[in-house]
Amino acid sequence: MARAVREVRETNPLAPSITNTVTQSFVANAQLAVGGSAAMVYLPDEGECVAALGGAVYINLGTLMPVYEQTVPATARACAAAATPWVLDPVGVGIGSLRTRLIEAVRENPPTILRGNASEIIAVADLWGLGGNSVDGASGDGPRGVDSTDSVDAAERAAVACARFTGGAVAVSGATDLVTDGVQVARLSGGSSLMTCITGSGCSLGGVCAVYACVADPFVAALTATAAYNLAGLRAAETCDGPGSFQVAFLNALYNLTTEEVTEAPLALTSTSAA
Ligand SMILES: Nc1ncnc2c1ncn2[C@@H]1O[C@H](COP(=O)(O)OP(=O)(O)OP(=O)(O)O)[C@@H](O)[C@H]1O
Ligand SMILES: Cc1ncsc1CCO
Ligand SMILES: [Mg+2]
Repeated sequence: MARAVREVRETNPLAPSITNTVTQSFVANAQLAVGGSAAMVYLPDEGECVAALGGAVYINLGTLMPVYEQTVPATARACAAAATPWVLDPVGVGIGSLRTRLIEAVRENPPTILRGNASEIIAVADLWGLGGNSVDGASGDGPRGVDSTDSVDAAERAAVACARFTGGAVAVSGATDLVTDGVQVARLSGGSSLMTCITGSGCSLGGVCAVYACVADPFVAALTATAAYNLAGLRAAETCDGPGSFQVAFLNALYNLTTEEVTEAPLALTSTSAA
């Protein structure tokens, strides 16, 4: 994790995004704050082009347009062909049929990191037929719009099943985050409830996962991004008086984190035996 933080700051890697129109600038600013570089694209040939550049690509399904029916599968295919890592945030899975079709379509070229809130990860495991959704305590309601109706613990089996299927990492966000590579499960605490009062803390976390995936393996990249977010959230909450100033303080905190702070972030590791 220390190496990932340092290498991103030293090399300014480009992690291009196909991402929603609500939080695009927050995603780009967070990527820049940790030392990465951002570029947002929409069209199929743009997705294929950025996949071939190397680095890592971020795909977020938050606000779909018809062209994404081509862009998303073409980019996933191009990432697989170029061995470029990519991060999927399945925002709002369950709203309309295109999101469902896209998640089903990328099953054949799956993401290196799957990142979402608990209900989204449970829904993806279900759509991929991984049987990880029948978990203790899962609401069975699916996401409420873009927000979770499930606890992070309820998504553990779904997350492990998805990670085993993709061979990469899965990051589930919430009050305590869970990151798994299908073998180990890490729980990371910190952050702030104010992160749920601004839009895009999850989206930008996905973009930052992609930045770290430019220089580190998927599990380390997801852990590093998650640890950085928890610390920056904690710190920002100390210095603000509401969501508006929190967003500004959060970007500043992300920018000012030291390597040591990220690597000393509270992280509890266990091995999976179930699933
Ligand atoms: N109650 C909480 N306390 C502390 N941190 C939280 C809490 N809820 C979420 N977070 C943090 O907020 C960030 C985003 O997580 P969240 O689950 O809200 O994502 P999301 O639902 O995908 O967000 P969005 O779609 O609005 O971008 C993560 O870094 C997570 O650790
Ligand atoms: C609010 C919202 N709607 C579609 S994408 C998005 C950003 C948070 O996921
Ligand atoms: Mg989200």
